[in-house]
Amino acid sequence: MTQPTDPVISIHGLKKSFGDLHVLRGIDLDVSRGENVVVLGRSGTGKSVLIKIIVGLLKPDAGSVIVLGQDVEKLRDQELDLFRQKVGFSFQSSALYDSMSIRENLEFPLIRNVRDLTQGEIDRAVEEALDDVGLSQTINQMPSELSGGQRKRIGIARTLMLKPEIMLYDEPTAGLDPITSIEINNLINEVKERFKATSIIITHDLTCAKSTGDRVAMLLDGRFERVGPFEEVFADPDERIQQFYNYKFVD
Ligand SMILES: Nc1ncnc2c1ncn2[C@@H]1O[C@H](COP(=O)(O)OP(=O)(O)OP(=O)(O)O)[C@@H](O)[C@H]1O
Repeated sequence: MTQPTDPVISIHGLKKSFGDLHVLRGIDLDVSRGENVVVLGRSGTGKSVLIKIIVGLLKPDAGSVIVLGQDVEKLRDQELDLFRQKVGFSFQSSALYDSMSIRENLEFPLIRNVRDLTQGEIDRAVEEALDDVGLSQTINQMPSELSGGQRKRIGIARTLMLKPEIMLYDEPTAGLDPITSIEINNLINEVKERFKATSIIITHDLTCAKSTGDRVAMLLDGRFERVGPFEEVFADPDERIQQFYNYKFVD
């Protein structure tokens, strides 16, 4: 297999267990600059654990995780803070602050992380971010007044406020109807084009995987058993992969 050029995320021999539960058993993955890689896997296979290790929220038991040229495990305090500004994490729950307006939610990462900005600069950044996700009209609303899809978009806009080099999306379409899901998939692709961001997208939504992934990485039994373009991975006759692809409705 050809190696991706200029990897911004480079993971090798990564292992993580919780007691007797061996979740990640030897993960290898290189993600190139500007690439969207989708991590697919059934519930409980360790997708969120992997993302948490990439941002330094969990420590691996073995292996190396090099992100933007830095060994994540060795980052401390201020280095870790700076690193996390470059790596945006879009949570499954959107993670908006319910007591803050949309404007305040978007201002928050800037006020917390960037010094010496004028109110005018902050206002412009908020307006631009809302425009990016097509929700300018919600600026003075509260999160509870928005739909699930709108909250997801605002969550993504908030992550984009710090112009991260890497975006990590945890189940971006979970709980959304198919049409709203397509809008979120389009937004993920726009973020790639406009911000030249490198992204990892965790999902079990095959439509999301197909439309946003330059490559998909199939997590099976703690390893990436197949990594490649969507069609290539799902052309594999392996029963576990076909089972994932051909899941049936149960009535
Ligand atoms: N801090 C922790 N302590 C103990 N076990 C954990 C911890 N974090 C995760 N696990 C376990 O690791 C396994 C993988 O969890 P993870 O959340 O990564 O799954 P997932 O693939 O993201 O699932 P889903 O698609 O349902 O979100 C689960 O069995 C979970 O219970």
